[in-house]
Amino acid sequence: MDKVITIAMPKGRIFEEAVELLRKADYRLPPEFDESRKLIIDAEEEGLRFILAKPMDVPTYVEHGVADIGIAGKDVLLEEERDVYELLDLKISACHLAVAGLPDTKLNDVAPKIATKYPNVAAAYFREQGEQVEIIKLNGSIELAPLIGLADRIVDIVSTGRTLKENGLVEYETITEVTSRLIVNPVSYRFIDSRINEMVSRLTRVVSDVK
Ligand SMILES: Nc1ncnc2c1ncn2[C@@H]1O[C@H](COP(=O)(O)OP(=O)(O)OP(=O)(O)O)[C@@H](O)[C@H]1O
Ligand SMILES: O=P(O)(O)OC[C@H]1O[C@H](OP(=O)(O)OP(=O)(O)O)[C@H](O)[C@@H]1O
Repeated sequence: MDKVITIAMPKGRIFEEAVELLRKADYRLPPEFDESRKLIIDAEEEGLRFILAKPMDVPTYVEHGVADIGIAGKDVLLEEERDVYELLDLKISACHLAVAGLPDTKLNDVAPKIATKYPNVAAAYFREQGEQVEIIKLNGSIELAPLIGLADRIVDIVSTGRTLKENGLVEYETITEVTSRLIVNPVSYRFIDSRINEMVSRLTRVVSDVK
């Protein structure tokens, strides 16, 4: 019997699209995927074990080797900079990372404040722009920050643009496009490369069909 491959799956937004993609690639996933609060789900006939993690934590599980494979947004990979290989763009959960703020406002000359869930991405971006900023880490409802005077700009995910619009904010710059990626632990890749490569090729075949 082959070793069971462990896959870290993000809960939340990405989950449903990732499950759909795996099923399209003919992986038979048990009914627990559709209605369950279990955090570990075995797909025994496939020799796969899924662990359901917070999206931001997926690269951590993969780097530490407790998951061989993971599915993570490019935003998370850029923020976390974990030691993992990125094997495939799954082209799901598309959105982008952007700088936004109140309309018609200029950045202060002296250390403008940037609120974000992505402190490393934001710091790197403003460093590249040659701007000295103060980063304020928040964990959600980032759009609040400029509205209540906590920050001059935010760095956050934009998908439909509805949250910005309904809160009277505008996008100033796009930092990068974001989709979900298949990532792998480097040691796992060395030892079980054929099964991982088979998964990559099965997923590659269905990626372009899925919107
Ligand atoms: N509109 C969106 N808002 C946030 N993330 C999105 C959006 N569209 C796609 N994504 C992708 O989904 C991932 C986040 O999923 P989700 O919102 O479920 O997690 P989270 O915000 O980190 O979790 P939580 O809100 O529980 O802390 C992001 O890392 C990104 O790659
Ligand atoms: O462009 P839109 O389609 O409106 O999507 C973008 C919004 O969705 C995400 O928030 P989320 O719902 O995850 O809430 P939180 O991060 O504030 O917890 C993101 O942080 C934006 O606020």
